[in-house]
Amino acid sequence: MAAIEFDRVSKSFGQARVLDTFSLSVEEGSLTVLCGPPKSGKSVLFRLVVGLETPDGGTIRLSGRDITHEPASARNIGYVPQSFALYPHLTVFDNIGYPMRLAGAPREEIARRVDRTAAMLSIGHLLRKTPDKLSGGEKQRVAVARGLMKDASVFLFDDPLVGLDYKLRERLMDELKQLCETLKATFFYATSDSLEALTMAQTLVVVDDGRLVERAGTLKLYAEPGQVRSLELIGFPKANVIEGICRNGRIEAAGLSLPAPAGLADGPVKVGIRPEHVRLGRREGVGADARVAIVEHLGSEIVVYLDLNGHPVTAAYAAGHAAPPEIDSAVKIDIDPARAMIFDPNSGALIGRCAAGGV
Ligand SMILES: Nc1ncnc2c1ncn2[C@@H]1O[C@H](COP(=O)(O)OP(=O)(O)OP(=O)(O)O)[C@@H](O)[C@H]1O
Repeated sequence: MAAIEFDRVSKSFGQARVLDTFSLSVEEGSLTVLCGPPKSGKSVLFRLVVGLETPDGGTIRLSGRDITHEPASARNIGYVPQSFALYPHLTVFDNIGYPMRLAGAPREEIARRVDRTAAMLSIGHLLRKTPDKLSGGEKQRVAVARGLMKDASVFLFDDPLVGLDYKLRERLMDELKQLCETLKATFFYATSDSLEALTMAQTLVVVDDGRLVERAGTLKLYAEPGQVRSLELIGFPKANVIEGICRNGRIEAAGLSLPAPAGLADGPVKVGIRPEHVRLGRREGVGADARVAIVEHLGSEIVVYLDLNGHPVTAAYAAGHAAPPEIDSAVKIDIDPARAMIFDPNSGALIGRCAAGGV
């Protein structure tokens, strides 16, 4: 059974429609990550689940129970909001234990749970401190711990690691993944950072402008997105999407010429290529002419931003394999047709790959 179900949920604020007939099932016991650009409706979706907002239409179910109009207090969901506030006058212990104290739990029970949760998040040594003595990362852990204090089977995390440096985020991501397994709970996690989404998720849900774009297993969604918008939103550096045209079995796009997927009718298409699949000047005379605009050295990876006949194209490859090209130099780029994905320009749906037979 689905832990959380959105069935054609809509929500507007004044004239602005923030969620539009949004339907999604979040599997019980899964770590599902909702990823979308800022203002795509992620926080509103979470606020609807915990009961801080009411939808204008549609139904929300928790383990099959219709909770659409149930009061927030009856829902029993663990929640770490995006902008959390710790009580400055309370110790870390009292901040974490606050939801249980509010629910009238006995002191010993609170102490047992706070100690256990603090140990899980490696903040046991901070329990007597007040928030003003904590670093940003420590405060975030305390907020996560407080969200975990509910005796719930569903936990929502709204961008809980935003603003932290990458090392700390990596560590907390690992800890949260482990916690999801330990607690055997459903974790529904929102982020606008696609690397964080790829690192965390078992199931990835892409949302854009209040609409569900795609829901799929993480590896599948990266390797074979069903929608061009998923390709654009998931992955770093950002994937290349070039307008092209199919004519007589070939696709021409910004000077590239690729064999069309079998049976594709003539007409406009979108060509999607991940940066790691753009080959840079490997074979003499093969490929399209491009000019190097920017070269970024990211340690283990080199990212080259190119101008391909007026179209921006990004290439990424492992450092150490070849000397990076000079800025403003002319290079040849070519694409393995089996790596190029062809999308319908109107629906955005994947049509197939450029090798014979399609996907
Ligand atoms: N209470 C409200 N009143 C009016 N507009 C709102 C309200 N809450 C959210 N919105 C609007 O709804 C849209 C979606 O906001 P939401 O906070 O859900 O986005 P988000 O995807 O969580 O973004 P971010 O990644 O920046 O947190 C935004 O345009 C926001 O301004």
